[in-house]
Amino acid sequence: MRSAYSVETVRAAERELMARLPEGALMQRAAAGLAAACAQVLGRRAGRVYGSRVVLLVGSGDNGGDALFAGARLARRGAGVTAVLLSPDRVHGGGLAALRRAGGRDVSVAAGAPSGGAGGAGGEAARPGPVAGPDEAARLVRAADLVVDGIVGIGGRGGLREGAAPLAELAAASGAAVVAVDLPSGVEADTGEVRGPAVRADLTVTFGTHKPALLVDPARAHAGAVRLVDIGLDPWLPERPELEALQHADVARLLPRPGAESDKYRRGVVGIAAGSARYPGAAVLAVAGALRGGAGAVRYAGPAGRAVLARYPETLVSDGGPRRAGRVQAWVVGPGAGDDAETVAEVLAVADEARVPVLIDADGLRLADRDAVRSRTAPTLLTPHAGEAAALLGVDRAEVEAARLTAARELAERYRATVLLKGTTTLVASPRGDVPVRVNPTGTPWLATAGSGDVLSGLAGSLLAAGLSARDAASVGAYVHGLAGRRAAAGAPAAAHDVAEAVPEVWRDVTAPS
Ligand SMILES: NC(=O)C1=CN([C@@H]2O[C@H](COP(=O)(O)OP(=O)(O)OC[C@H]3O[C@@H](n4cnc5c(N)ncnc54)[C@H](OP(=O)(O)O)[C@@H]3O)[C@@H](O)[C@H]2O)[C@@H](O)CC1
Ligand SMILES: Nc1ncnc2c1ncn2[C@@H]1O[C@H](COP(=O)(O)OP(=O)(O)O)[C@@H](O)[C@H]1O
Ligand SMILES: [K+]
Repeated sequence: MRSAYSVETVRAAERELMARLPEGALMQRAAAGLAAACAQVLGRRAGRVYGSRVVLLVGSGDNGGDALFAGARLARRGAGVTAVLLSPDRVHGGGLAALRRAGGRDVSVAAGAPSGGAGGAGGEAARPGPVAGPDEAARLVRAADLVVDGIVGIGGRGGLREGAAPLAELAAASGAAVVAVDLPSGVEADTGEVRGPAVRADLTVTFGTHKPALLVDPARAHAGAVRLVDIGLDPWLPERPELEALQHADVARLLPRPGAESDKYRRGVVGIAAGSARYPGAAVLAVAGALRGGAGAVRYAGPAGRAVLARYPETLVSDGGPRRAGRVQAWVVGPGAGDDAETVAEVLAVADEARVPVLIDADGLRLADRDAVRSRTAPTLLTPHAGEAAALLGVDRAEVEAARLTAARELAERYRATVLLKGTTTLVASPRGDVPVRVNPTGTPWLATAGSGDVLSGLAGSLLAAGLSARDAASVGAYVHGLAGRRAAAGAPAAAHDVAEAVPEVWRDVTAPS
């Protein structure tokens, strides 16, 4: 399991750890890891560290201190290191002194000359270096092999400020590699929101633990690859993180496996109420997902029975609607439902009577009565994409995409349901506020193809029927679906039915002993 902790939790853990270490030791651990990562990047880009050109963008806090100490290490290995001080009067004094001792230089980009000695944090005071105008700073960035973003880390609030934003843009546009220290500056660490200009990094070197912004878009897209440097924080972090991402081993443990005693009913039966005369394909695709999700049988109740049977003769098709479909352990309703509110209401009623979980997707999200959903006693799983989530919340789609974590949590609370919010970062929020939100690490934009969501609802519904909790069914379903999307596409467009067909191979991979 990969975890991400909020800034408040990270700070509390750091306080505990720092109290047990000599002053500055933690920053040295961070800087050592950062310098090693930068040296690797330089090795790949410039062929070597010696003689390469490194520019440090240095803000007023400890994030800038990390960059300066790492810069000092690179300078000792022969790199030409220049620190561009964005707040020269509050720069980390110890870090600046270390850089200078190692032969690095520094320039200050203040509108006016710096006032007094540079000696913000870090004890040692140092006289400020020469002042560089914006043009000189831009020239340095353009000529760099590597730009290190030490503008701001977990202490950041809001987007980049004046002065830093143009340099970050130049860095992104230049041929230089950009390495962000702890977080790409300008993103909101706890939410993954990006409300103003922010650094775009090729690599983010983060310390102690992941922060939510490194796992959730749009911030995640600014981070590039992420490397975690161990600074000894783990013993001081609480058991419950803010976010967690399942890994292969977690999914392997959760995937259902038939035992010697199993029969098709004991493995769980999933009911699919999907499709309409206009959208029969949604029914076929949801069934395609369901057949590969571990349930022992798939019942289909709806108007697309003929199309379903033509493709999947193993489906138990009923013409009499959900009430007459026979017993199931979970229902999926909504894909391709059009305006059939009656079927959605019937599934909710039948599932309430039988006390079985319901997954509501697509049109079903619009058609389901909110109070009927809120008052359910068995689990409910809602699987909206950003547009559907926006409609349920009464906000613009762009707002959901900008604040995915907030939207998923809010929906889970309003509907008292588990919510799987699909898209660039798929999130699973639980109606219980006391468990971490799950984030799916396997997604791929190749999945953005018509009908792939229908496959996911069938797959996750099948996992529900096989006995997984709504939270596990959603996160395991998204994980397997993401990998199936990757496998089906393998660099070329794939259709939704290809994604369903790739599920068994992915399942075998995930459960194969390593
Ligand atoms: N603690 C530890 O044990 C360890 C911490 N470590 C490192 O320390 C980092 C945290 O350091 P930190 O607390 O000094 O905060 P930091 O992120 O440098 O920013 C605060 C400064 O930025 C400013 N500022 C705010 N917003 C801004 C913006 N949008 N644009 C520009 N400036 C902005 C703000 O100024 P103000 O708002 O007061 O004007 C304030 O002066 C952490 O991410 C990690 O890298 C590692 O060494 C490992 C050990
Ligand atoms: N940019 C993206 N990156 C990763 N996954 C994506 C992206 N866009 C869409 N997806 C995934 O593709 C699937 C599309 O589902 P959905 O929007 O419901 O499509 P449909 O209704 O056509 O079936 C979801 O699993 C979603 O998470
Ligand atoms: K940073």
